[in-house]
Amino acid sequence: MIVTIDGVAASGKSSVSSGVARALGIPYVSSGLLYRAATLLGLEAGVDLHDAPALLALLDNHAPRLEPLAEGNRVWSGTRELTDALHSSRVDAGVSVVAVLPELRAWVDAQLRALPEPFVAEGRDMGTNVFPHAGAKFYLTASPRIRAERRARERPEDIPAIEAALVRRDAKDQVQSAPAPDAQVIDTGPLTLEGVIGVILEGLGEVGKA
Ligand SMILES: Nc1ncnc2c1ncn2[C@@H]1O[C@H](COP(=O)(O)OP(=O)(O)OP(=O)(O)O)[C@@H](O)[C@H]1O
Ligand SMILES: Nc1ccn([C@@H]2O[C@H](COP(=O)(O)O)[C@@H](O)[C@H]2O)c(=O)n1
Repeated sequence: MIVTIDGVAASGKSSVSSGVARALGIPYVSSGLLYRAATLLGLEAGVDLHDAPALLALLDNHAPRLEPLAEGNRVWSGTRELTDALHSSRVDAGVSVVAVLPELRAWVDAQLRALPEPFVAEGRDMGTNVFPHAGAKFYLTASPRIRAERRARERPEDIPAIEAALVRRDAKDQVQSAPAPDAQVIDTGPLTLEGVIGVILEGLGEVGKA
């Protein structure tokens, strides 16, 4: 069984997926972390982020590996842990450039499709492109201001700057970010984290009964 949780930037995908995965006793996988790892390696190597062959060569050399722990995914390159470096504003600003490259999307998709079921998959196109046959699909939204207020608790920038960066990233990610027609769309704005997890677990109960 695969459950997909897609949504816009900072809509709560990772936190919600972790909670749902823990409740179900299965792993979750964050596809965004793989795009972020490719971006970080490109930035560190001084590679042009539009240059797909150069990025793929870096991925070949550094072989970033996703560790899909339910309490929080981690990413490794050999013995070096990349996880903490993947959520900087520099990576946020560059990742959408990398994510539009078809070669990079194919690389991420291949990593994800090689994983053994069951799992919760979160990202932008999990329910549409990568796992269209998933057993249950969800899509998270919230207003840019609410998302920025939440993110401001984790970042040094102020709320208007965070909001502007989120809106820019949403626009750049728009092509791959449409909800699947069969996804349940959840506005997380009025809900707590536990509330969103509860709505999804309830939705999964309904899927089980169908
Ligand atoms: N319903 C909610 N109520 C309050 N805070 C929330 C809720 N959902 C998520 N958060 C908080 O919002 C922040 C962003 O959540 P999270 O990192 O899970 O989003 P994301 O969609 O995975 O982000 P990104 O797209 O940047 O990877 C976190 O601090 C998280 O704890
Ligand atoms: N399925 C996906 C997942 C992510 N992306 C791109 O990666 C960026 C970071 O993802 P987060 O989930 O950590 O926000 C995101 O902004 C997209 O550019 C994607 O294209 N498809």
